[in-house]
Amino acid sequence: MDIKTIGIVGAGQMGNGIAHVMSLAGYDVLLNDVSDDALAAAMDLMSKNMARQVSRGKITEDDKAGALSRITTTQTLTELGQSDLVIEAATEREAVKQAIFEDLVPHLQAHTILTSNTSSISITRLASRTDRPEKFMGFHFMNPVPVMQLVELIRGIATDEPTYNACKSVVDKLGKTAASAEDFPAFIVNRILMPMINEAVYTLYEGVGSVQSIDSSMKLGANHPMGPLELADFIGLDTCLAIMNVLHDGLADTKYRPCPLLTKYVEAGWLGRKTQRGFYDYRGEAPVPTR
Ligand SMILES: CC(=O)CC(=O)SCCNC(=O)CCNC(=O)[C@H](O)C(C)(C)COP(=O)(O)OP(=O)(O)OC[C@H]1O[C@@H](n2cnc3c(N)ncnc32)[C@H](O)[C@@H]1OP(=O)(O)O
Ligand SMILES: NC(=O)C1=CN([C@@H]2O[C@H](COP(=O)(O)OP(=O)(O)OC[C@H]3O[C@@H](n4cnc5c(N)ncnc54)[C@H](OP(=O)(O)O)[C@@H]3O)[C@@H](O)[C@H]2O)C=CC1
Repeated sequence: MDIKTIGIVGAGQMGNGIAHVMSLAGYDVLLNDVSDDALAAAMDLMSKNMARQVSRGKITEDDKAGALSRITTTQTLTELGQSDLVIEAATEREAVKQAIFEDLVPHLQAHTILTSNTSSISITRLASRTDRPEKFMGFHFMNPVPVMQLVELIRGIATDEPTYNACKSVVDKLGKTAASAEDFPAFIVNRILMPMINEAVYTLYEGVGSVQSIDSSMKLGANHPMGPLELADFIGLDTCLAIMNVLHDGLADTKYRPCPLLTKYVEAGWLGRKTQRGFYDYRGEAPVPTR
């Protein structure tokens, strides 16, 4: 199937990264969000991130101008009905995602493939509420999208081969690498990564180490590019908690229980970088640990 236009729902950190790489690869992009501010901020951030790529010789000024001109923003979800492929990248809450698909489905073309960038939620369950479970799958990018090489592709129980192959060819065109994961809670990357992050929060909660000593230990002792608490702030603590809850509920094993301290940070609205405060406070010149 020839995919030309890609609709993206949600212009947060993932939606903006996905729009960035898709437009640079030559796709026309329709970017939707409920908030006009989020759409404006996403365009601004893409322009800045592409300018940095120009300054480092990764892309040309023409590539940047062409890519930005291929992106149309809209607050009207139904305009995404013209897309050949839709990637939903809204907040990690099942009710939010279900409502988006419910509103969008009546406006789609018969051939449109629907996907979700969900970090953890059942693809089969999301697909079952649409009119096209065979044309539905998980299309899971990693953060930051322009930098990370992997895309997890997750088939729901009903996903057909043409749908999988069409999504795989988009990943190939982006120059990224696809990994196929079965549809079980949090798939591969987050099944492994998120319990590690949650354990780092328990390590903090139990006083085994401070924010700084935990992050330094994993950076210098295990060669991770970011410490687990710094990475949690980067992902978003609301997203981390949502993934742990999906693992806990879906696998019914106490080893996945979210750390109460992670819950408390989310209750405080301290969601990490996106709200300027999480395990670190980002409001000053340099990040300052909050514990
Ligand atoms: C939660 C989920 O569902 C799944 C997930 O995504 S889990 C999260 C997965 N991601 C990770 O684990 C990220 C771990 N961190 C890293 O790999 C690195 O710290 C990092 C790549 C983010 C930054 O690396 P760094 O060496 O410290 O920074 P820096 O040298 O400034 O940047 C490296 C490159 O990334 C780019 N970059 C950094 N942050 C970026 C961002 N937010 N957006 C776009 N580009 C970015 C830089 O421009 C630079 O690009 P070039 O190589 O083209 O010059
Ligand atoms: N953060 C990460 O590292 C990764 C996240 N993901 C997944 O990607 C998805 C998005 O995450 P992320 O970008 O981090 O989250 P963000 O919070 O940065 O962005 C989510 C965006 O979706 C918007 N939104 C909420 N409801 C709707 C709606 N009904 N219609 C359109 N837009 C809506 C939000 O608007 P508002 O703020 O106004 O509510 C916000 O702008 C989640 O499913 C997450 O699990 C996947 C890989 C990595």
